[in-house]
Amino acid sequence: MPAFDTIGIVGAGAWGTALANAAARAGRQVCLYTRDAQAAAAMAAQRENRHALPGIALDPRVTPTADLAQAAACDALLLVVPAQACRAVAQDLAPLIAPGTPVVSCAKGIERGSRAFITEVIAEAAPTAVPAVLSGPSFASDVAAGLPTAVTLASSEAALASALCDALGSSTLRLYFSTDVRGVEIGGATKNVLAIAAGIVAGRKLGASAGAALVARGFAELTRFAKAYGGRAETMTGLSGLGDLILTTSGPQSRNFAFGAALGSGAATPDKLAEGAFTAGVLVEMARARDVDMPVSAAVDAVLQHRLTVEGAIEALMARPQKAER
Ligand SMILES: NC(=O)C1=CN([C@@H]2O[C@H](COP(=O)(O)OP(=O)(O)OC[C@H]3O[C@@H](n4cnc5c(N)ncnc54)[C@H](OP(=O)(O)O)[C@@H]3O)[C@@H](O)[C@H]2O)C=CC1
Ligand SMILES: O=C(CO)COP(=O)(O)O
Repeated sequence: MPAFDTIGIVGAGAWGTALANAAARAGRQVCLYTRDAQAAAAMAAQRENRHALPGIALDPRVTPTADLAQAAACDALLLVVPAQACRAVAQDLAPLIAPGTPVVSCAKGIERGSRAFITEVIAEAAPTAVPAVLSGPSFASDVAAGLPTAVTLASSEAALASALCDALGSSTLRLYFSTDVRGVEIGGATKNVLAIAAGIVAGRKLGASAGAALVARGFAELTRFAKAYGGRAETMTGLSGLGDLILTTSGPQSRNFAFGAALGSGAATPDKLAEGAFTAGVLVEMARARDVDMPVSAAVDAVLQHRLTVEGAIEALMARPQKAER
C-alpha cells in the first residue's frame, strides 16, 4: 500500500482548511484547492484562510492553489465541498486523477434527487477513483487548533482505510479505520438533521429533559435508518454515529444546531452551511421508501417545508400513539 505522501484537499472552506493543516501536521505535503483564484492567492500570501478559518496559520506544508489538476495529481484526495456540490466537483476531477486514486468524501449529506450517498456519487462521477469516507465528531476550529480529535475513515478495502489513517493521523488527530462505508456516511448525514431538531428544542427553550429525549429518540431512528440501508450497528454507536450526534446536538458551535436554534426562537437563520437543511427531505423520502419510522427527522423536514409550525411539530411528536421503546 502506498504511503500517500501528498494529499490534495478539494474545497477550502472551514473543514477543508482544517483538514489541510491536519494532514500537514501528519507530515504530508498538502495541496489545498479552491475554485476562487483570488482566494488561493490571498491564502498563499497571508498564510491563512481569513474567510473560512480566521486566526489559524496555514502549515508551511500546505500549498493553496486554484488549479484543480495540481490537487488531482496528489496521491490521495479529500473531497471537502458541500454534499450537493460533490457530483459536479467529482466530475471535474474524473479526467484529472490517476486510476485508483482514493477520493475520500468528507461531506456530510445525501444527494437530493438521486438519493445517492456521497461515495456512490463519487463512484458514478469519477469511476476510476476509489471512494472512501471520513466522518466523526470534529469541529473544523477544534481540529485546526490542534485539539485532540478522533474520527473514522472507511473504505471497502481495510488495508486502504488503514493506510489512509496512517497518512492523516497525528498526535492530535486519531483516525480509526472501518470497512463500513455506508454506516459511516449515514451517521454523518443523519446527525445533521437531528442537530437541527436539537437546536429547535434549545431555541424554543423546551428544557434539558426534552433535549436528552430528542438525542435518545433521534439515535433510535438514525440506527433504524442505518439498518435499513446496510450500515452496521457497531458503527452507529461509534464516532461517526453516536459520537458525532452527541457533538452536534450539544450546542451552537454546530451550524446545524445554530440553524435549528434560530428556527426555534423565531430569529433569522444564520447565513452558514447547515447540511441538515439539505438532507432532511431526501432522508425522509429514503426512510419512507424502506418503511423506516423517523418521526424526528420528518418533523424537521415538515418545519423546513412550512408544512408544520415548530409548535405543531412538537405537538405532533408528543401526541404519537403509545409504543414499545425500541
Ligand atoms: N466545518 C466543520 O466543522 C465540518 C464540516 N464537515 C462537512 O464538510 C463539508 C464542507 O463543510 P465546510 O468546509 O465547513 O463548509 P464551508 O461552507 O466552510 O466551505 C465549503 C467550501 O466548498 C466550496 N465549494 C462549494 N461548492 C463548490 C463547487 N461546486 N466547487 C468547488 N468548491 C465548492 C466553497 O467554495 P466557495 O467559497 O468558492 O463557495 C467553500 O470553500 C460539509 O458537508 C460539512 O458537513 C464535516 C466535518 C466538520
Ligand atoms: O460535522 C460537524 C462536526 O462533526 C460540524 O457540524 P456543523 O456542520 O453542524 O457545524
